[in-house]
Amino acid sequence: MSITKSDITAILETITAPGEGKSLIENNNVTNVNIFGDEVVVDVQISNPTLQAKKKTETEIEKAIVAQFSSVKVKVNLSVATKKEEPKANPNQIKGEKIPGIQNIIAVASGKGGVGKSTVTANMAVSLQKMGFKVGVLDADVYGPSMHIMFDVAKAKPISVKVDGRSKMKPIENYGIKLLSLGFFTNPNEAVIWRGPMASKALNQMIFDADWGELDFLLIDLPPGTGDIHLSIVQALPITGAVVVSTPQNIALADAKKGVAMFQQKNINVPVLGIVENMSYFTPAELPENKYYIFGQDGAKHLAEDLETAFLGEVPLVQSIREAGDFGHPVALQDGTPQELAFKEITKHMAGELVKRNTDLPPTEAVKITNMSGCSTK
Ligand SMILES: Nc1ncnc2c1ncn2[C@@H]1O[C@H](COP(=O)(O)OP(=O)(O)OP(=O)(O)O)[C@@H](O)[C@H]1O
Repeated sequence: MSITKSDITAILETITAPGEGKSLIENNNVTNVNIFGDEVVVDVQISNPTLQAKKKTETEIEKAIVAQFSSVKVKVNLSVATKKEEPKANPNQIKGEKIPGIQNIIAVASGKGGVGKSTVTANMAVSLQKMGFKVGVLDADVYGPSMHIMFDVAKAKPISVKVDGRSKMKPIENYGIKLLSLGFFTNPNEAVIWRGPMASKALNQMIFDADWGELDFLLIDLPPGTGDIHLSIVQALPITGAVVVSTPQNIALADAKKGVAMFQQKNINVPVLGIVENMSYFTPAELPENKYYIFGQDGAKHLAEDLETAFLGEVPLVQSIREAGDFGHPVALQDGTPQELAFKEITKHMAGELVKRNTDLPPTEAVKITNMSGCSTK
């Protein structure tokens, strides 16, 4: 039997927060709930520091969950708040400094490296551009920026322009998409180690001191993993939503879970728009009907169900996707191909999720994507 977060929340609603006279949910004691297969992890913060209160809360949570779902393992991460915590923020909140002219910032992340996060970012950007949106891409992959290669502008150097009397960095443009990448500022033959503060400073400049102009979407290609650099980016920016990319392989899915959990943490609280499964199956060009599930089948789909987030779609493992990336001409530029269609469907689905997420936002922050016909909002 599959358990959902709503099941767990309903159970936690029946448990009283120590000394508060309200339920753990009503009193905002529960900071996160995650379900990993048969393991339920509940993060809870209480204000009563006594050992007795801590033990009682832990035991009550475990007992109540196991009473309804006898086969699950329950882990309670309990902490004591030094002062009364603020109520849980609205998951649709806009954080960080608003960037004038930029309507939506989408972070593309993956737990594991090499799963195709940059490929998905580049092709999603192309699909959005083809749908008529103004799109920018920021390559924030401090470990190995590749977007400048994928957009065939590896040798370009951004110039400085004056905007309202201030010097700003002008993004490089190709295929109608504006791009800034850490790759523009490093020598391809040198290994550059972008340490946390240095990388944050460079990224801050590329975001706030750049002449992005009017954009409907700024896609940020994050580095793989869930480290400090991610925290500083996602906390400093008003990120509208995040997309997590994974292959169907267990080892990648485990890391993707961490990626989703990172965005859902209370101090980050960025809505996850959904999960994209890349390299879902291999199809040889000469046998297009044949599908070989090299990395397993439907893993990311099941993960999305478990984490109660949208499954945005799948991308097959196809030689032409790799070639197009290496060649600097993203595959979504090739009209009418199955690959173009796959990325278009994923992008439409992502935009649909974005519309849903933005429903509660104030008008100035809301997405201007009303002109997109056929966009999936189911
Ligand atoms: N669906 C696919 N079919 C074939 N090749 C793919 C596919 N997706 C990605 N690749 C190739 O796999 C390699 C890794 O992809 P990519 O650089 O997009 O991954 P990444 O997750 O961004 O990696 P990193 O961790 O280095 O940031 C690239 O050579 C890319 O062309």
